[in-house]
Amino acid sequence: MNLQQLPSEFTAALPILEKIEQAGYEAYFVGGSVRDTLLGKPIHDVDIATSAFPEEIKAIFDRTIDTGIQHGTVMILDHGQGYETTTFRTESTYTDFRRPDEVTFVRSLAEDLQRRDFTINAFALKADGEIIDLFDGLTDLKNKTLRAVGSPEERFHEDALRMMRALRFSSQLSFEIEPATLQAIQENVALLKNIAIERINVEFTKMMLGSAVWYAALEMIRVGMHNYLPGLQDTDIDIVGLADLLKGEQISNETVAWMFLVFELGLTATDTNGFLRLWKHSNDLIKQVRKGIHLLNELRLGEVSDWDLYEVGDAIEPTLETLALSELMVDDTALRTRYANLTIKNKQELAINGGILASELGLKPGPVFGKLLQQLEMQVVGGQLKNERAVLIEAAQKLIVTKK
Ligand SMILES: Nc1ccn([C@@H]2O[C@H](COP(=O)(O)OP(=O)(O)OP(=O)(O)O)[C@@H](O)[C@H]2O)c(=O)n1
Ligand SMILES: [Mg+2]
Repeated sequence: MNLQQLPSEFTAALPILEKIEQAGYEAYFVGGSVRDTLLGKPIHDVDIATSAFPEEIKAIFDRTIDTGIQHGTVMILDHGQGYETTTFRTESTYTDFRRPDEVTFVRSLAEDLQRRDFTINAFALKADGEIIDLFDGLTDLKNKTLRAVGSPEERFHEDALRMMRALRFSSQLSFEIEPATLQAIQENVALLKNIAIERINVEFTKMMLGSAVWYAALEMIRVGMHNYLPGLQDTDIDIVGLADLLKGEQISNETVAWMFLVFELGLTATDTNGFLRLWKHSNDLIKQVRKGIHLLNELRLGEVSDWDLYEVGDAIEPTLETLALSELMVDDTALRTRYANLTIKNKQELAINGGILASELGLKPGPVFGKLLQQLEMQVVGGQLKNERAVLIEAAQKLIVTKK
């Protein structure tokens, strides 16, 4: 098969391929960008595979960076763009199921392609537009099938993360995982224990954000993969419920994905923290999800106050999106309006602060200050007090009197 027209990302990189070829080596575009082009999807990073060894690449180009030279990867700098170029390689022995003990550089494209994960990821695209398809990936693309290259068992032993990638691609592309590949996942899923949580997190999040997440989530349960993921042991029922809610839906961002998962697992705001820490999420994501879960759990029980809404703060959007996906029959649009109409959105918008309290009331700053300000904040948010300096000073005075 020949591609008539290459996307601009490829045409921009063609001079690189040509230069490598002129030096007497082979060079191809490989990986996700070729797959996505064939699917008519936008592409991100352009990966190049070559028969030239790293030192040979460095001899051809003036400006290169050793980005992963021990794995054969050199970045070629060209007109302000960087192109990762990796020497054809085979990965001989894998004692820990995650990274090869040694990589062997080879001159053969076929050897390189045959150690790649799935047939749709094992295409090579030549500078002249020819698609090299050694494993019938084009048929799999047409049939929307995800199939391991060669023996799935071997591919998963080389890198156990590929089992998670299978679910991720099936979710992103709406591809069905072919039976032998799925069975090998089921049989080898325990190997995921060897994989760093950061890598699992990346794939899991991509799976959650795919358009067929419901399908991938059900396959995850079917093969028992959840039992090897942090905090998801024995959550079959919750995940089947989550899959059901996500039919025909696509989650818009990472925060919503994790908030929705946590909500469907039925965790408290406190347990949320521990769960997301297991997955090594950022403090920022954890904070957002906790705020949202607090409100959503309140909503599960019934009405929420303006103060509850106020406390969600900048997590309001992901929280309302999560609500819309959830089983709760609460009108998220009405809540959005209520939030928009709050008198203030944060402490800084209060018409009074510690400094003003100190000078107006002659109080010394201390713990009582915080309490006093919070009382005023709650009453302003609740609508009992107007957010005006004079009103708040008077109210503060009264609060101090009644406190005595
Ligand atoms: N565990 C892995 C990771 C990657 N690859 C190979 O390396 C390519 C590039 O990897 P990566 O960028 O991680 O995945 P992509 O398929 O490019 O997907 P994405 O669009 O998400 O980058 C893959 O297509 C595949 O050929 C592999 O065989 N096994
Ligand atoms: Mg990629």
